[in-house]
Amino acid sequence: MTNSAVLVRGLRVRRGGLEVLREVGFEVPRGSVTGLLGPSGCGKTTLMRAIVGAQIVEAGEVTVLGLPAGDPKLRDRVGYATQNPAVYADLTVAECLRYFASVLKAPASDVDRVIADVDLGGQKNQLVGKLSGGQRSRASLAVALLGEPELLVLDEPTVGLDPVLRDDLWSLFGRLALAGTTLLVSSHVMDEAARCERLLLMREGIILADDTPEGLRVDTGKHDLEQAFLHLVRSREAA
Ligand SMILES: Nc1ncnc2c1ncn2[C@@H]1O[C@H](COP(=O)(O)OP(=O)(O)OP(=O)(O)O)[C@@H](O)[C@H]1O
Repeated sequence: MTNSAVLVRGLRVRRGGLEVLREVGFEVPRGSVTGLLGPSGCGKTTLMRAIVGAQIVEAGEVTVLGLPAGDPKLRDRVGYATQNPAVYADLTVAECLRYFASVLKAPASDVDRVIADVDLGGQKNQLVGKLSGGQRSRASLAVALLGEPELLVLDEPTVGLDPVLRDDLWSLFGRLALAGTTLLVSSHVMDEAARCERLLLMREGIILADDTPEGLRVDTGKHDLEQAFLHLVRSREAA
């Protein structure tokens, strides 16, 4: 049995006639925070969709917690927060979370826990439709945390948040990983890379690097992770 929460081999995906993922392969170790970083349009969302079983794939293998991606047994073991918050505008934050907790058969006590986790206590009784963009995406993140899933797949959860909230969320991700949860978190902001235990650097449908931040610094001779990423891109272009 593998110790990986996610195992991807030879994954190829086409969207709109374009090859969006090209022979992608990597593993995500259990109980870690792995960052999926790369520029807009490089294929991060497509890869996450393949992991949660929401993407038609052309070829390859995606195994999640020992089962094929999308297996019904994974439904309450994997939490997914998309970039477009999937929450109901005409419910309050608490009503919305109570609704999803009942659908997911998560304990009712989870509602207050996840509201505190994403720091929305002050907006608990506010209509979702009246939240700011950043608050709405945190409400969506709270839904993904219900039921304490073993794997969390979070698509750009910190977009639009101020530095303090971003820092709080990264601390939360670290605490969840320490407690045994596996997190795959996408971002196109390279300064978030240093908060991850492992990094998958992606560009144009290819994984350019699969390493720890330290390993990447040593390999490229660049301390700054953005510079390390640029170094990898240029070395590949020159090859
Ligand atoms: N519904 C779609 N139909 C056709 N092509 C699509 C569709 N969605 C995305 N694509 C294409 O797939 C490629 C990868 O998109 P994807 O959303 O996976 O990138 P991303 O790295 O998540 O970008 P971003 O950081 O901007 O969210 C892009 O070239 C995009 O144009």
